[in-house]
Amino acid sequence: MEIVSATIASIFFIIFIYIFFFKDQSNTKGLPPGPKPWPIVGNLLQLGDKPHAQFAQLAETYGGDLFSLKLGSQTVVVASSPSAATQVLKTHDRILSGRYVFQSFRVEKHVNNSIVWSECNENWKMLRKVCRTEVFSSKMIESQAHLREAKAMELVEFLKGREGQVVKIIEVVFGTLVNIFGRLIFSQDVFDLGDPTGGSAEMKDHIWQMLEMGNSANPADYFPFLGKFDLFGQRRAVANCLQQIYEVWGAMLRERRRAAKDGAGTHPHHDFVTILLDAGLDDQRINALLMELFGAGTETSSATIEWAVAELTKNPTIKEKLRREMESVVGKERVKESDIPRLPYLQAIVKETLRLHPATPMLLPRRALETCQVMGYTIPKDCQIMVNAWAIARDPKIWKDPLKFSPERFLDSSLDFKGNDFEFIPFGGGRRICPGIPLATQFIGIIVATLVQNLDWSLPNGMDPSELVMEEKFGLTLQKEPPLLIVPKSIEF
Ligand code: HEM
Repeated sequence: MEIVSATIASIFFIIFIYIFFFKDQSNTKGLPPGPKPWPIVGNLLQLGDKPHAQFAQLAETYGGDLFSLKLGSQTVVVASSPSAATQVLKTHDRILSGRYVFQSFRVEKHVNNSIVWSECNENWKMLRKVCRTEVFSSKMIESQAHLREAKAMELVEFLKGREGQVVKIIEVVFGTLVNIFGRLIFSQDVFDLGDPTGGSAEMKDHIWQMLEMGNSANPADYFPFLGKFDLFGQRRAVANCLQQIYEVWGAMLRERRRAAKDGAGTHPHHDFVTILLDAGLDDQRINALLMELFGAGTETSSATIEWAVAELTKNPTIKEKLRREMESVVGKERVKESDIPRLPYLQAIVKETLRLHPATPMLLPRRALETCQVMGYTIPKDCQIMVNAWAIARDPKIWKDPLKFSPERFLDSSLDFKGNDFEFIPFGGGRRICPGIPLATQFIGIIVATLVQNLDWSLPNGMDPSELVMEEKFGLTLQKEPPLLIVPKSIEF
């Protein structure tokens, strides 16, 4: 009897929840076609750990341009062709420029001062301007080239010291990137490559924690009514972590401000903190911006470098061709960032890596600010929009042999990732295009070139490179399985 009452009560409870929280689920009029959603969960059960690949298949079923689905109570529209991407990122760029802010990151102080998560408001415009004209200006990028070159060489020396041993490449590349950022931002190393307990352990732990929290799923993203309860404490954890990071940086900012006031003159290091202080930004904004540069720049760039190393390991003839290009262009000199414009094959390798393995396969989710019509379909206000850059870059209708790693395809082509060629958009497009492109391309170029010029490597236990199976997971690839393990080998230089 009790079981019957409990079952009836549960049914009523589910119907209640359905009616009150999910009634908009039936409001699919005019939406792009898509798989039929289940009550309450929508299409969530169809979502595995590689949505970009599953979404590519769904796109084929539903006409190739736009399809829609329900993730819990959220309506999501996915653009999967260059023409659909053009509509989202260019034609309707303004109306579709809102961001869907992940529930764990809805920490008011951070979102309001954020480039990544805020709306395209006056504050966002000002921060983007500071990025364009100061932080990522060609003058700034050039003036810091020696730092990146030195850190790339430090990585090589570290790997030479591990000759014959197995190294998990993502760990050392990520550590190198975090240190480059530490130097660019506040003139300090954060990691000690050879000693996991060394470096600024506190800062390192906070950064790891933030990235891990960014990667963990939050049920409230599918059922927003859960958001205000923060059931699993994810938002509180992000807020705590941010607070701790801001305290460390706050002390440094106070010290820099004090030194400037005491007439100690300009800080001896021309780093991002100096620029942001000179630009008159307050501590809140500086903290948020620094956090975003670390967050948005380190994981994406290190994942791309790991993929480039993986592809070069799989394709030794391409690695050899790159080495020969460097020999003929820079000879016995150590490769420098200023050589990159004269190394077209290196540039083509970077582009081909970004084509096959975009670090954010579906860009960052956008949100419709108003209801609008796209390609004859209705996109309702507040609908989430994703652009499947991964699927577009592997579409056999657009690319010859799309799954083949072939840098040659970029050699006689003007195709670029700056947001004008919608078949190749690893950095997104439109007003929210990644502002870090000038820095990211320098990092990736100089690290790949320095590794290839100074080192050789193989896979552990005589494993043949053709056996190397490479899979990407959704979004950020820190936890990529299987991790790429290499055995470094010094070469004559
Ligand atoms: C391989 C490296 C990188 C990739 C693939 C990448 C990719 C992306 C993508 C796809 C977006 C979203 C664009 C859109 O919504 O249309 C984005 C936004 C952003 N990226 Fe990057 N990024 C990389 C490196 C960097 C670096 C090095 C920085 C800074 C140091 C950076 C800072 C940002 C910021 C601040 C945004 C937010 C822009 C906005 O919403 O207005 N990224 N990135």
